[in-house]
Amino acid sequence: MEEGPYKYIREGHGKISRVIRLGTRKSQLARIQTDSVADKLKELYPDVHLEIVAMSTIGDKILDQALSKIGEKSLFTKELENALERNEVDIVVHSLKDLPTALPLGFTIGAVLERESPNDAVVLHPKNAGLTLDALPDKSVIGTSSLRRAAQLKKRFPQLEFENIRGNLNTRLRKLDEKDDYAAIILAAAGLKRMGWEDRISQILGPDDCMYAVGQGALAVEVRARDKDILEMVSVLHHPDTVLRCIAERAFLRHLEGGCSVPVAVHTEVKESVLYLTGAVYSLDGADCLKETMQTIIAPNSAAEECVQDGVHVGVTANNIPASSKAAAEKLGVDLATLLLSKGAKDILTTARQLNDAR
Ligand SMILES: NCc1[nH]cc(CCC(=O)O)c1CC(=O)O
Repeated sequence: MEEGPYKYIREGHGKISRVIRLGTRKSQLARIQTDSVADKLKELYPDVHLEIVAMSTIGDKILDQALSKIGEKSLFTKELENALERNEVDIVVHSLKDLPTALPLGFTIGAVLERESPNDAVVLHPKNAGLTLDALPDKSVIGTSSLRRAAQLKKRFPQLEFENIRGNLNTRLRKLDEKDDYAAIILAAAGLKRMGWEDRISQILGPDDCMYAVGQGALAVEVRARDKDILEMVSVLHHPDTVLRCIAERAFLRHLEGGCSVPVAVHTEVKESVLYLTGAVYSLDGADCLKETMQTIIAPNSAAEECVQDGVHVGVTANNIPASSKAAAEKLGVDLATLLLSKGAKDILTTARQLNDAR
């Protein structure tokens, strides 16, 4: 990568400072998420000059197809990475869920922030206010384009029907409210909360109803791998438990060779120095399911050491998370994927992929 057009400002007294630029998609959720990271950085480093640069990505432009059909998981991330590569931005904030499990060479996740609720939520058409999925009339249509959500919910609620719904959160909520096409839609609780729409959540889906997507509810900060200053700066944002859970989840998906176009779901927990990972793969109708749980011991929660000297932040890297714990989390994900593969996960995923492509 070349040294490119970093941005600098003159601060008076001849002092010249680099402006740290945060790249974001233009959707309201992406902006809210990026603003929240900028606010945290501003609080930790009051003297740093931050600027937010918004751009639209291919994923935002193709609105008429289900994401599982377009395939590519990097749809939402590629253009932002191009901007990182050209040094036009220094930091990109993503929903971790949207980040491929293997990043292109030269990029790295500098921080994973404390996870919001990872669960999915039911948002009802206003005419159904007060109901739950159980209580909706037979053949009610539920909007979701996620193969993972549809597979699990079809199994659990066979009396309901499922149809695609696309667009960003604003669009989907508008499609729900303004038309009569859907009785309810399923969305990530985290996104709804960040948008300030928590009051639209009528039901949170627990693990027996619908396990969540790898990385759901967590924000990731992507940076250039060689940019040590920025890496150190953002690493204070790391949340140890979230990091370990997401390392395990992403290792699981990577080893399954999943991606966003397959029905794979997870559930993780950290309790008393033990990390638990439940992972599952489903056929498109949810009838075939492989689901297992494994666990590993991790080091006691070493709450982020405040690396402050004389009131100045001297930086922390992810060293507040023991390397042995990160390795154990990674191994847990790989081991669980290996177990599911030995039971036939590959066949289920291959068939699901083929059927979905043929639809
Ligand atoms: N697929 C798009 C997407 N990516 C991240 C979120 C929600 C926020 C998060 O999971 O962190 C959403 C919307 C949704 O799935 O309802």
